[in-house]
Amino acid sequence: MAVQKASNIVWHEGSVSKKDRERFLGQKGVVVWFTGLSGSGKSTVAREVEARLLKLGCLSYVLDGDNIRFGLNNNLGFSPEDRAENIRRVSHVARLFADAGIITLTAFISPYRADREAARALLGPGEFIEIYVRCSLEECEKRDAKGLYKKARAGEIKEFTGISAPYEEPLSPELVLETERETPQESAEKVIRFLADRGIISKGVCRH
Ligand SMILES: Nc1ncnc2c1ncn2[C@@H]1O[C@H](COP(=O)(O)OS(=O)(=O)O)[C@@H](OP(=O)(O)O)[C@H]1O
Ligand SMILES: Nc1ncnc2c1ncn2[C@@H]1O[C@H](COP(=O)(O)OP(=O)(O)O)[C@@H](O)[C@H]1O
Repeated sequence: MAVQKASNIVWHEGSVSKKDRERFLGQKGVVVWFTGLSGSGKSTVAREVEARLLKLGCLSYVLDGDNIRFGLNNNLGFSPEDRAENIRRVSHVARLFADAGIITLTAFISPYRADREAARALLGPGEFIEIYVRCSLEECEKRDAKGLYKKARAGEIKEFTGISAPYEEPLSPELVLETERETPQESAEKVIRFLADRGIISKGVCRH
């Protein structure tokens, strides 16, 4: 866990608040945190939700594991410590996006409960929505879109989630998607309905 290294730093508040930005956009700034095994469908569903939100006039943005690891987190691997740091950085980025009023969709395996709970603790009540993208290891392995499970079984990838590294299931997620039984469209619809029911998108339609 990174500690505060800099001293003599002062937090500044602007005159425009998160509430002002939310009013401007006609939506709430939240973090929608998708978690699940590799290949469970996190990215697919997050992208589908993003596209649907755009059609409804809502601003959202997807932070995706693979993509973030090319840039901001390109110095991190897959040890428990590196995954914790990956999730710590991403959760702070997600909080900034949510503070900007954006519906922030994150798609990271985030296999450790403690890391996800630390991410939740950064947000206010109702602002962190944990979505368990549930899919059995067998099915993920069958999909193996990137061929990673095959490599992990062959011992070519160490510390692979579900094979040689743990995945701790969420204990009380806000929503569970069953991607073995649902289509990506059905899963995305469940997420949109949840956001509408919670008033995050007002009556399903945003300002723009
Ligand atoms: N060892 C190991 N374990 C798990 N996943 C691996 C590994 N090595 C590479 N990959 C690829 O990296 C993607 C997961 O990155 P994340 O940042 O989401 O992982 S984590 O949250 O820090 O655990 C994951 O992407 P998704 O399939 O989209 O989940 C894989 O493509
Ligand atoms: N209901 C579903 N939801 C999401 N993905 C699904 C579903 N059914 C099948 N798939 C397929 O499973 C794969 C999931 O890959 P991806 O979204 O990259 O997963 P992850 O981001 O969790 O690694 C895709 O090839 C997708 O087409």
